[in-house]
Amino acid sequence: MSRQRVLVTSNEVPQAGIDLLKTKFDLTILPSPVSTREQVLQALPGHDAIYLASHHVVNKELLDVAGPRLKVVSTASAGYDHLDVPEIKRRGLKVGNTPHVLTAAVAEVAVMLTLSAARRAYEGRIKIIENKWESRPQWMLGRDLRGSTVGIVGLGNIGQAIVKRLKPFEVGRFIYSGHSRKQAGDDLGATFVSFADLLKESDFVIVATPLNNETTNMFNDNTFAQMKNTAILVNVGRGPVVNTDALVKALRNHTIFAAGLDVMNPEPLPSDHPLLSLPNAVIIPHLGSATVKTRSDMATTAAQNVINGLEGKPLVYEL
Ligand SMILES: O=CC(=O)O
Repeated sequence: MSRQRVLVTSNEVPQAGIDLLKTKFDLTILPSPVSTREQVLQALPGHDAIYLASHHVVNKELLDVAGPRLKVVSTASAGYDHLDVPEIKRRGLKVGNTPHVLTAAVAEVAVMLTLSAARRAYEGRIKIIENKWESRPQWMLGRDLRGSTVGIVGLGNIGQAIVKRLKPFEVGRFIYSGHSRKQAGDDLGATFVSFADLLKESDFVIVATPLNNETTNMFNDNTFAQMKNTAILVNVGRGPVVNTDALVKALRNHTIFAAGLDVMNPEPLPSDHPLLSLPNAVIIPHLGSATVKTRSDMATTAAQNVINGLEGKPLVYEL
């Protein structure tokens, strides 16, 4: 019997993942680091599984093009807002992602952005470059984590990992919002509050929620107006949770103090975007999981999802 065929959408998938897949299947590896949708659609027919190395949208169109042979969709990411999961499952396909293996890396980035935004790291660098270094006592003062109230929007795995990492900074109080109070929150000493109370009470608001209908544009003119004008917003979830125009306004008008962003809308952010002109916005280009080990772990997990799916076993992380 001929071997099953797996389409891999990038030629930069870490070797550990490729090696795993190669032992079992014939691979078609698209010849660019980030393939276009056209390349994917053209190559897909005749494959039993697709390994998504970046956020290709999997919808009816793609599934129709794939045809009946496709059995597994495996995304090398924790987020799956690019997948039409109900449609994939309706067609009887297995679909999996790679949570947990990137939790620590993303939480580390959240800590970095929290501190960088609070202590004006980007603005400080601009001052040096512009030859505006002053040494007066009231110059470039930031905000303390110590004694502060940190609000986590979405206390999932990543939100919990952020709380654990921020604790040694002697944070005064952790609060979180979401659907319901969680045992993990109790275990961490974090208090469940309404979203409105979180906005009102937090010195730091850290977004670690997935993107869905409920969370799209959750931060807008109205929500920024409810935050403290000393507050710092950090987003490591998904860009569209925050309305970008509203954020630009809030930062420019000092409705809030600063922001630290790993994700934003749009991505990639154009180099002339107004967000980049704001000294109180610390921005990195969606690097949450971008460490050598984490990307390798994501690749082996996504590969194992493919293997399990094609061998009729439960996926490691099944959606
Ligand atoms: O954003 C990164 C991921 O969802 O893995």
